[in-house]
Formats: sequence, structure tokens, C-alpha cells
Amino acid sequence: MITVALPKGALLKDCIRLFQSVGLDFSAFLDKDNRQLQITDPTNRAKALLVRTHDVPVYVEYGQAQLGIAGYDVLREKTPQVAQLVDLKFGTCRLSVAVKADSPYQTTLNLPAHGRVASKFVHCAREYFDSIDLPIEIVPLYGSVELGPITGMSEAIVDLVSTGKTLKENGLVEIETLFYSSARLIAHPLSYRIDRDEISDLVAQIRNNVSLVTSQ
Ligand SMILES: Nc1ncnc2c1ncn2[C@@H]1O[C@H](COP(=O)(O)OP(=O)(O)OP(=O)(O)O)[C@@H](O)[C@H]1O
Ligand SMILES: O=P(O)(O)OC[C@H]1O[C@H](OP(=O)(O)OP(=O)(O)O)[C@H](O)[C@@H]1O
Repeated sequence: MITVALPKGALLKDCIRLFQSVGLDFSAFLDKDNRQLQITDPTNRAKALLVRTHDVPVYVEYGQAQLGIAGYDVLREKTPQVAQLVDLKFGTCRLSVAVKADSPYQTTLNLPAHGRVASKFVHCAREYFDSIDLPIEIVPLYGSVELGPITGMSEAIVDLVSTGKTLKENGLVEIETLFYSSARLIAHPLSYRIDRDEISDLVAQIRNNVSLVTSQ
């Protein structure tokens, strides 16, 4: 039986819809009273694990799940040894640098050397500031990153932006985009090669149904 790792949170609904489109029902995860972290599809063809979004690549890399769905942002941050099979086109967002709207730093090159940048994406932020040769202190946070510049803890943030509503409502503006992201179907490279038939049939069905899910 194939095991898939699904992310809690923003991507879950679209993931469930995608698997429903290929005949696998994991909708029990959407029930607010559900506390089960592992469920088997009623047809007994596949099992799903419900995990934190940053943990999806971990379960796939260690082989507990043959397939998983994670944002490209998470894959860039964690650089796991997994195969990226399909761009699923949902969960679209970008990883950007933002500052207070009235900040004197209107480009990243203006940020002060040894200034602070708050982020959940420590590795991506470090890689970006290294690439422009700006020594910056990265302050690791786990959420509500926008509070960094608002409280004066940091000059800037590196965070995900989708509609831009969160930045706007907190008086911040984007000054640089590091990269664009969307959800990706990932696989454990070895099981993908070994159990090729079973997994590749499912992957082919998912690939064919991507546009159906994203157009809803
Ligand atoms: N506002 C958004 N719009 C669209 N996609 C988003 C948005 N925010 C995040 N994403 C995508 O969804 C993924 C999961 O985001 P989510 O907010 O559920 O998790 P998280 O808060 O980063 O993780 P956790 O709650 O485990 O700390 C992100 O990695 C990204 O790919
Ligand atoms: O541009 P928008 O459409 O407003 O979306 C962007 C927001 O979405 C994500 O937050 P999330 O909901 O995951 O909360 P957290 O990261 O602060 O926990 C991201 O960290 C931004 O805060």
C-alpha cells in the first residue's frame, strides 16, 4: 500500500481534493473533530499521514511515505534528498524581503550591514544575503514574522507573500522577491524506482488531474 505524507494547514484542502480526483478519499482529515494522524483510504489502496508542512520532506526522505506534498519554499529551505515529480500549481506564493512602508531601506542593498532580518526561512534568507554579499543577522522565528519590523526587533523580514494582505495590514512593503513557490508532489527516490508501477500509475493520474484541481 502506498503511503503519502500530507501537510496540515494552508495546503491540506487542495491536497485532499487532488487525491479525491484520483479516487483516494482522505477527507476525514478535514473533519474538525478528527484527531487521527494516519488514515487509510476506504478502498485500501493508500494510507495518508498528517504532518506539519516542514516535516513532509522528512517523512519522504526517510522512506516512511513514498509520496508527499510540500511547498517549493519548504523544499528550498530544507534541501531534502527527494525527487520533485509534479508542480501541482496550488499554494502559489513568493518568498520576499519586506520592510516597514516608511523604512529608509527601499532596496535590500540599502539595508545596514549587520542589521537584523527576521524569518522562518533562515537558510533561504542566509543564502540570499550571502549572494548580495551583505552581512546580516538572521533572527529565526516560527510565525507572525511581520512583528519583527513593527516591534523594532529587525529592519526587515523574509517571508511568504500571497495576496499581500498580511503585509498591507501590518504596514509593510515588499522590496525584493527571492523566488516563487507552489505545491510540489515529491517522492522517495528509491521507492519511486523500485515500486515503479504502483507509484508511477498514481503519479500519472495526479499529473493529469492537476489542472482540474487548480481550476476549482
Ligand atoms: N498565504 C498563503 N497563500 C498560499 N500559499 C501559502 C500561503 N502561506 C503559505 N503557503 C504555502 O503553504 C505552505 C504551508 O503553509 P502553512 O501556513 O500551512 O504552514 P506553516 O505556517 O509554514 O507551517 P507550520 O504551521 O507547520 O509552522 C507553505 O509552505 C507555502 O508553500
Ligand atoms: O500575502 P497573504 O495572502 O496575506 O499571505 C501571507 C501570510 O501567509 C503566511 O502566514 P501563515 O498564515 O502561514 O501564518 P504564520 O506563518 O504567521 O504562522 C505568511 O507567513 C504570511 O504571513
